[in-house]
Amino acid sequence: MAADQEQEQRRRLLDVASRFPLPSGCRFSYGTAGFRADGATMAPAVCRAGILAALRSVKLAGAAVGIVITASHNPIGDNGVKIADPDGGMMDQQWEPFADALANAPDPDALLQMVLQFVKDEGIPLGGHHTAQVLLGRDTRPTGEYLLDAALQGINAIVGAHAIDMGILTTPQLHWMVWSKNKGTKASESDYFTQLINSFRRMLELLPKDKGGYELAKKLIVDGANGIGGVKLEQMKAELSGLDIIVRNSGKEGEGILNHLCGADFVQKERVTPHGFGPEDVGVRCASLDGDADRLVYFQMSSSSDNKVDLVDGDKILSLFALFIREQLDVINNNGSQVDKSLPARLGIVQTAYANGASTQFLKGLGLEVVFTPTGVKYLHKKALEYDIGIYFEANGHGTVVFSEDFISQLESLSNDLSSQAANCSAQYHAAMRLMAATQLINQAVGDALSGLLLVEAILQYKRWSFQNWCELYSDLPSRQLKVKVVDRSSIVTTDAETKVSQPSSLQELIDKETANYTQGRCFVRPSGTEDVVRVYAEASTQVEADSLAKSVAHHVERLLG
Ligand SMILES: CC(=O)N[C@H]1[C@@H](OP(=O)(O)O)O[C@H](CO)[C@@H](O)[C@@H]1O
Ligand SMILES: [Mg+2]
Repeated sequence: MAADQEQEQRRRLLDVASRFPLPSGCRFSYGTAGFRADGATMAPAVCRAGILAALRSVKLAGAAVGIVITASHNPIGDNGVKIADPDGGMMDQQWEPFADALANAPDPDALLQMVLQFVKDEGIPLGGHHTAQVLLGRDTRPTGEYLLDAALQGINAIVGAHAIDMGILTTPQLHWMVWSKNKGTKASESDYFTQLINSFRRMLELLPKDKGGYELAKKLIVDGANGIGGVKLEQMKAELSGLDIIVRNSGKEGEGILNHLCGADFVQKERVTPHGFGPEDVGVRCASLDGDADRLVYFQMSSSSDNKVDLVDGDKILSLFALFIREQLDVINNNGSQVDKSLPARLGIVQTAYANGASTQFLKGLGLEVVFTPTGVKYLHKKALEYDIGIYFEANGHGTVVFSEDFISQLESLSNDLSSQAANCSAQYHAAMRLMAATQLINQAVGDALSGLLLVEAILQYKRWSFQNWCELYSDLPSRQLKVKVVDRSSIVTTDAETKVSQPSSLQELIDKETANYTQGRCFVRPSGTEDVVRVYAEASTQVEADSLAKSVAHHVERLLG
């Protein structure tokens, strides 16, 4: 870097750091999904995330990097920031220690030295020909605009960096935009809508015509968590043929508070209807998004006498996707085809320890390969990329299906071969086209409630399944999740994809001892990466037993660490 440019770079960093001093006693940690805290305290961390995102883009030869300002399903007063890598996925974990250090740099000088050292260690060509590009998106939280400004100031502190504010978006929209931009394909919000609407229409055009039987009701009520997902769905729904979508908790003025008594996290954890639903909705298929629309669950009220729901969580959405994809592959590969071509595909299912044990058993029973990672999409997505087709979901409803480039090009070539022959009305051709449409419909960058919802709807129509058919795929084992406040949650260290505690070792012995008392008992504890709590998860053959197992283990955690 030329001397005058270097001077300018130093000046800008010192300047921005002094504008956003770190309040004393504040400590940020990148966690499961970026930095999260009370929105009013987040500006220093968001500004520094801006610096980091710009550096990441320079390092990667000017490829677009993303910043999302959101705290997802957390209360409206919270906010957060996370960085998307050029492939649209979460930021490479190797940069997380630097993200932590930068966010906690105590003063401007320390921050400057830290950046200069990191730039040197990583060989980041500051001031070279690469400029940085950072796309920004935020959700509907009141602190969003203020934090956007902090992020912009951080980005602009890197010489040559260029920030593009994409506006108020769902988290997956921003990830999709980053992914598309770096692929050189159209990346605006209207391109996103067009891709979803067109691929959903294609899925419906490919429905088998002669199946008869159950016809899925068009009516679908969607709980938008009073967040951004409902707003976007309202924009898109008129163009979704074959569906009559009603959005509740839509985020409109006066309808309710973001994530308060509504949204996917609430419905999945409480198993009751969200705010705004009542006895008139009994028997209607309903879906629930979280505040930034990267989680999706389905539910239905079966009785008007209480507000309990039958829940279809991420595990069952995953199972539906797996069944559909496997079916298409089977048709393509085993169908005594007219074209002597097959489509070899390694299909992998990725879950976390929170997946209901009944779902894992169901998937394994289908002969599918099921693997586990620690909690957090950053782990699941990465693992899913190891397969030709990787399907991953967290039980809470965050997940997607990723197709390898190699698989997509083989699928394209197979479809071309089949379409140019008399085979183009064959079952094999239709299965290939359905898979092709699915690769377009389901977000390849990250879990996306809107694209996931459309794929679910298309598959239910394809299979001629009611909500009840889907729900009854298998019965969830009763489970219970508890949170325990302890002095220092980081004193718990886990292993084996978080299913075992390695420290303190006495805790694992106690968990094993308790679990042995229950039929089909399973229990694990781990420190949350987004909240200052230890989470306890327990499963057993009855709800009373699951509750009791969770409670006794929570008690041990409190006693040992409280
Ligand atoms: C049990 C649970 O639901 N944990 C959630 C939660 O992480 P924790 O590290 O458990 O706080 O938030 C993450 C980000 O949204 C999500 O990926 C994860 O699944
Ligand atoms: Mg979310």
